[in-house]
Amino acid sequence: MNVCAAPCPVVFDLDGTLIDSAPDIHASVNIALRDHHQPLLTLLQVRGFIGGGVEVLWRNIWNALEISDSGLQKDLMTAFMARYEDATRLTQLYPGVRTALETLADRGHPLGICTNKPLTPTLNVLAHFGMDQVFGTVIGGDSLPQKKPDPAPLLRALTDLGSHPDQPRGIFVGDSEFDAATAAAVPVPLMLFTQGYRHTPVEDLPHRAAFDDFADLPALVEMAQGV
Ligand SMILES: O=C(O)COP(=O)(O)O
Ligand SMILES: [Mg+2]
Repeated sequence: MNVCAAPCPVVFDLDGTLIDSAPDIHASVNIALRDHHQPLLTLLQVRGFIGGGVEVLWRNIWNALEISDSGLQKDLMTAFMARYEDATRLTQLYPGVRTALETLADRGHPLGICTNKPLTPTLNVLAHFGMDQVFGTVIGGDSLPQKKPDPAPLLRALTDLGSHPDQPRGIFVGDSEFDAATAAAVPVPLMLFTQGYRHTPVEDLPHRAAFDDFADLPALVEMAQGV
């Protein structure tokens, strides 16, 4: 699979990979729950529900709190989205992200985002960090009918960055089970960031390389593309 002659596209997951957004997602969830007189959740609980997008997040919350009233479910999600769309105050870039992206861009790698986070909060958080010009393509969880782990969003990101649709070339950088399954389905190599929201031990997820410090990523990318 996948050796690029030119600097190959590098596509990034967002939540738990470039940004630690769990505190903002947690706060947005709890504001919605509190406003609807429901029990609140811990950061650790909410963190464990992130990765599959907003619908998966809320399905997990409804299960955890045994909420089966569909009217209440809808109201909770609407209240959540109202705060989540612009929720950046508690979110941080992981250390070394900015420098790693600059290094990869300077080396000529086209860069993209493939996230299950909806597009509006994705674009807002990228703008918040002054990173709206860094990525050649941004695919959100609602950009296509399919979400990760379906390969379609990552394939779209790669082709937007110049990869041929019949012969996907590039590298995916992500933190979760969803990302590992997506990379394997395309297939492209996965660089697994180990400080995100994964549940599964690193050794049980298919990946080309794992890293816990973004300072190591540029060298791993060069190794993976055989340069
Ligand atoms: O918002 C989510 O649930 C997941 O987002 P991610 O795909 O960027 O990890
Ligand atoms: Mg993620």
